[in-house]
Amino acid sequence: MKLKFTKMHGAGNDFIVVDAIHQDVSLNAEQWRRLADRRFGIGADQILVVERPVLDGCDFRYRIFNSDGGEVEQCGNGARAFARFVSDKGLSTERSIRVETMKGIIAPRLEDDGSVTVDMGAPRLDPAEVPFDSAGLGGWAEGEDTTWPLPVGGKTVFVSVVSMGNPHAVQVVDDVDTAPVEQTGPAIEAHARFPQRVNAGYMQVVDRHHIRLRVYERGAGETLACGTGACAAVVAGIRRGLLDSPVRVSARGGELSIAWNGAGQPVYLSGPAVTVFEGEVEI
Ligand SMILES: N[C@H](CCC[C@H](N)C(=O)O)C(=O)O
Repeated sequence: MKLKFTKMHGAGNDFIVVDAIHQDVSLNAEQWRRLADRRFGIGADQILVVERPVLDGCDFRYRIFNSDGGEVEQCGNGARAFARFVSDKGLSTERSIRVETMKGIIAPRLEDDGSVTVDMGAPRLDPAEVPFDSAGLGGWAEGEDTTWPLPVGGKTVFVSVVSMGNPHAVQVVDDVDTAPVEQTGPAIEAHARFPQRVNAGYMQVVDRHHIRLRVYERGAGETLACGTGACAAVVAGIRRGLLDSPVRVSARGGELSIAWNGAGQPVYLSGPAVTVFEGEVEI
């Protein structure tokens, strides 16, 4: 079976994007994983699938598969690529669209400067919604936030937990370049306190409107940027009294901008969405 795809990225977080409206895209986890494999397949952090909406009032349905083949709830950098793709392919003539995901509705908007701004919806701040098992852990109140002492590799790391539809554990580090992302990222990602695993964020506060961020992503490993990770880090930083909206997020693959005005309010994610090449593959 032939599959048409477009290779894209958002600040270096790279994607295979497929139109499942005009072609049959019924693949299993092993086939998704193989497509995302950087040697045996096309190679990508995630695969983004464009479908007709199910919910009234939505323009599209947006499905996301990590490079390990698992389907997940949300992808912020992917949402920008999704909006660029449906516009470039003529699937939509609107600048702003409403897109349903596994956990909620997001609203990307194409900007005049070529960037895309996405209303990512409101963060979920109750640990049980992340989900995170905090039973018996004893968190520390920091501003409006709580940091949780997580035993990792014989040490204790202090994480904030936030859901953007997908789960995030964010810790503050002095310098992202020397942060032990490779050493502790896998242990946090698979930590038993996160029943659905978790994206592990390492945030360096540069000033109240600027952070540097690395994320060891659930189901993909460290990526050059993580959109929902940037949202979660800024939400945690604002709640801990370390940051003020808007916040510039410097990731290894590029710059993102996050704005959030407090609990119950949507998080806005802005950044690039780039098409690299188009192709067709036999699966
Ligand atoms: N690895 C994430 C999905 C992709 C998120 C990231 N690429 C983004 O831009 O938000 C998870 O399993 O929740």
